[in-house]
Amino acid sequence: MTATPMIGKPVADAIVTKVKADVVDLKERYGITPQLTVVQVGKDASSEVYLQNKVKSFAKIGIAVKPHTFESTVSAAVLEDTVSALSEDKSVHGIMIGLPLPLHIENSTAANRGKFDIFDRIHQFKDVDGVSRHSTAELYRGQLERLTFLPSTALAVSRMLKFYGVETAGKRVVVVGRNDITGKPIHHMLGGRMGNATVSWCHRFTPKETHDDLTRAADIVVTCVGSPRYQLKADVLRGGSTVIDVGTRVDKDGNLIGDVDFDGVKHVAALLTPVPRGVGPVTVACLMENVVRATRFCAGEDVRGYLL
Ligand SMILES: Nc1nc(=O)c2c([nH]1)NC[C@@H]1CN(c3ccc(C(=O)N[C@@H](CCC(=O)O)C(=O)O)cc3)C=[N+]21
Repeated sequence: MTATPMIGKPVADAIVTKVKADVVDLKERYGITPQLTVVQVGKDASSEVYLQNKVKSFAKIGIAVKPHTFESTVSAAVLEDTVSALSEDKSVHGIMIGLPLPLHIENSTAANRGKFDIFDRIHQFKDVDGVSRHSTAELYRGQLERLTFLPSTALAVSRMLKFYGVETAGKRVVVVGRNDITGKPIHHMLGGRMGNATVSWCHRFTPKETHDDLTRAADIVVTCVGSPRYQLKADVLRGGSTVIDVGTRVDKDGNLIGDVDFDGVKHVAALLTPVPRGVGPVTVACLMENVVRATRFCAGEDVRGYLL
């Protein structure tokens, strides 16, 4: 068997067409140009690729992206104050914090301020990555029709599944990884009322045998790892399954690579996303959609709820 590649472009194009019309409408109706501010701390290769792509592709459709860059030694307190100010600033519609953050901020403890304290300073109507206390609580509740923001990558995964006709209700799903913007929200989305699947959640503490048993039984596997220590191979998959590769990293030669052994898995899976050209471009389109959404909230419109 050779898997059908789940190419992101047609999915992204449909979203971008809608976003373009929205940008024109926002301009006509309120004279507003949507603006996303990206808080970037230090240098991370995959964030760098993402940021550069974003500035270019967003400008093309009339969304401004403003990077706010900090040294990797910056304190959480400084970032909290920065994000609070951006939340108050009427010219900023969306706020995104480039992840991962430096270790001293990622690993927040009871005593040390860290990433969650920063996320919580994002105004609920500007939280385009869906990471604040407000957004995460709504996702946990799982009422699609009330959501203020669904994280762009989770939204992208659901749009890909829909476009390629993959039903999730009643299916066995494995999500690998528990990152705040990928594995964690995707697992809640697919297992909750939005996906109605039975979801197993694997991560660094899952023994290899447990992971392999679960993926061998899965109808759908979503990998969100992005580490050279992890690769999903054909021998742990069920024939005819759907494989979504979210984990993107840049290897030492500067190539963008995913979590999945594409050339092996394509002989086993029925549907498979490539990297690049799979979920990545759809994530970018979904972020644009979320920035437009944030701009509508700022203009006083109540646009809660998502159409998947
Ligand atoms: N707060 C936050 N939110 C993010 O969503 C986020 C982040 N931080 N940090 C970094 C990662 C990385 N990421 C990518 C998304 C799309 C492509 C993408 O569009 N890739 C293209 C190829 C790009 C190229 O080849 O240059 C593709 O897959 O076809 C890449 C990387 C989002 N991230």
